Formats: sequence, structure tokens, C-alpha cells
Amino acid sequence: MTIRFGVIGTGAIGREHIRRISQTLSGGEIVAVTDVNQEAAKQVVEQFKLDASVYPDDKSLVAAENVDAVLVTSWGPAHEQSVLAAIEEGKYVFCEKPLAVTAEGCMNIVEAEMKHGKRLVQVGFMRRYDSGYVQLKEAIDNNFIGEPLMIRCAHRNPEVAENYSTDMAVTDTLIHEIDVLHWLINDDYKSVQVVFPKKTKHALDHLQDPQIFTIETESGVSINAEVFVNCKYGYDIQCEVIGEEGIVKLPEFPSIVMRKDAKLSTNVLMDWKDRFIEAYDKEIQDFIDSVRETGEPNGPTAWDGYIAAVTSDACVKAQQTGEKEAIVLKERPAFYSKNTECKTV
Ligand SMILES: NC(=O)C1=CN([C@@H]2O[C@H](COP(=O)(O)OP(=O)(O)OC[C@H]3O[C@@H](n4cnc5c(N)ncnc54)[C@H](O)[C@@H]3O)[C@@H](O)[C@H]2O)C=CC1
Ligand SMILES: O=C1[C@@H](O)[C@H](O)[C@@H](O)[C@H](O)[C@H]1O
Repeated sequence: MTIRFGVIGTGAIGREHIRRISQTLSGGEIVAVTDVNQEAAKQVVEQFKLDASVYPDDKSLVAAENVDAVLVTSWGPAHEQSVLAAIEEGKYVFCEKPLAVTAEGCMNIVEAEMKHGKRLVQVGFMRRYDSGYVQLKEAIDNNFIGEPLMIRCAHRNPEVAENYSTDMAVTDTLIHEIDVLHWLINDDYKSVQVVFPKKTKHALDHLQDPQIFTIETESGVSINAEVFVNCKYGYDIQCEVIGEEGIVKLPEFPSIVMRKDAKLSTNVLMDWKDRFIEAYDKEIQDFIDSVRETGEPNGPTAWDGYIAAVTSDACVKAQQTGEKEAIVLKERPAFYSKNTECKTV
């Protein structure tokens, strides 16, 4: 059975996912699209030569009989409404991060999904499918470095759009570290504190950049996470886990090594789309395969979306207060107790 997708939001990542489903992956096709900018939706149908209908809004697309699964790639504040509409119709949903912009919104989705009675939702936390993070997790789970004690990581973008604000360093950017790190070390977050170092001259007046987050976990692991979104030199993701018996670190993204003009050099990527291209392919292939084979998506759950939202809220509060803020989750329902095993091959 081919999974017939309806896409809500045909901007940057919407187009990327449409390209991969229609040209790279197997088992899925695009049959419906919508965007508040209807011209953008029409263009995408032409650009990718899709046999797809253009719908006026998310509700009509979700209700279309030939749509099996909904891909939500609109702006964050619009996600909750579309995901809830899809669950109401009993449709599968792949939703880009954030699942919803508030913890309450994520909880609405969690409750709707539990009421439906089986898992329908996967959240686009693609780093769990990145081969570097998968290797780190294998090393940690197999006790190669003993108990993790500290994590040092960095999320650097060369530049950001003018509308990028200080809180987006959390809700748009750090949210990837927030998701992947608790998964990596099988721990829960306890508190967060934020420091604003000297500001770069490349950041606009309204933006604090860089920022450093110190997150403490329930078992006492100390995480130091830098977000620097005007670093200029490239898109650079770093992560090092320091354990009692050793250290593991993300590999550098492969690049040719050049010897020229008395210099030895390698390239640094400039774009997130290239850095995680394989992870995006794998997460959506896993969504398609697991829905086809087991009737439930396999990847990051609505509960993972809720964890990310609660943690984001605490990080944003810590940006504002300068104090250490608690990260307090509700008890995990048994419905989400199964640890998802992202299929990465
Ligand atoms: N997993 C990842 O690495 C990434 C995730 N994202 C997430 O994907 C989402 C989209 O981001 P981009 O594609 O970069 O944004 P974008 O601005 O390029 O595209 C969003 C599109 O959604 C449309 N839209 C907004 N509200 C809508 C609604 N209610 N109904 C239908 N269409 C609507 C807009 O007109 C626009 O075409 C965001 O939530 C973002 O955080 C974005 C980039 C990378
Ligand atoms: O999700 C993403 C963007 O929205 C965000 O702006 C970037 O900082 C991230 O690296 C990228 O993965």
C-alpha cells in the first residue's frame, strides 16, 4: 500500500520533503497540498510535476478521502490546529518541529491521540536518525564510556532572517538539542540557566547572540549548549559526551581534504538542509515503512513533542529571568511508555 500524503505548508522544508517523498523515498506519494499562500501551493505542484490537488485550507485537505497521512510543514503556531484536525479524522501525521508552540498545545495533541487509541503522530526530530548521533547513542548504551557526566554541544548557523528573535534561539534552534540529548543519555531534564556572553556585532539590535544554556539532568549530568546563529563561517553542529571511562564526539561532516597554496583545508557546510539530508530521508522513510508495516509510526512521539515544549518554555523563562528555572514534566502515560527505536537503515 502506498501512503498518500497531503502537505500543509509548501515553504522551505515542505518543498524539501515533497521532493524526497516524490523523488527519493519509496512507498509514498503526494496527492494533496495547501498553503495560506495558494500560489506557492500551485507552484509546487508544477515544480515537482505532482498529480496532486490544491486545497484551500488544512481542514479540507485533512478531510480528503484519498489522504492517508498529513505532512505538517507550516509555521509553528499553525501546527496544533492541523495535527488535531488530522487526529480527528483518524489520519497519520508527520509534523515538523515544534509539535505545538506551547506545552498546553502539545498536551491537547497527546490527549487527542490517546483518546483515538493508537499512535498516529510522528514529530520531525530528525537528529535521532543522523548516523553520528546514532553512533554516539550506541557507544553510550553499550557502556563504552561509562556513565555520562557532561555534554558540550554547539548549534551554529552562519546567519538568520531579520525576524529571528532571542526566544527563537530556543524554540527554533536549541529545540533540536533539547530533543536529541535526553534521548541520547536516557535521562530527564531538571533545570536550566542561560548566560548571554558578549554579543556579536553581526546580530541585529533585537537579537541576543550567542547564548549559552546550562541544563542539568535528573541524574546530575551537566549540559553546556551554545547557540550562535550569526557565526558567519558555516552551519556547524558539535556534540561531545564526557563519560567516566572515556569521551565520544560527533564526527565532522565528511569533506575532501585539499592541499593548495601552502594550506591544508576541509570544507564546512553552510546549510542545515545539507547537514541532515540523510537524516531527513531516513525519518520520513521510517514513518512510511512503520505505518505500512505496523499501522503506527515508529519515530519521535507526541510525548517527545511535549517534553520539548516544556523544556523550551523553561529555557525561554530562564532567558528572561537570568535565574535557574525548573523543568517539570507530567508523568509519562503508559500509552507512550514504549521506547521508540528509530530505524536508520
Ligand atoms: N527539522 C528541521 O530541521 C527543520 C524544521 N523546520 C520547521 O518546519 C516548519 C516550516 O519551516 P520553513 O519551511 O522553514 O518555513 P517557511 O516559511 O519557508 O514555510 C512555511 C510555509 O507554511 C505556510 N503556512 C503558514 N501557515 C499556514 C497554514 N495555517 N496553513 C497552510 N500553510 C501555512 C506559509 O505560507 C509558508 O509557505 C517550521 O515549524 C520550522 O520550525 C524548518 C526547517 C528545518
Ligand atoms: O530546524 C532548523 C531551522 O528551523 C533552524 O533555524 C536551524 O537553526 C536548525 O539548525 C534547523 O535544523
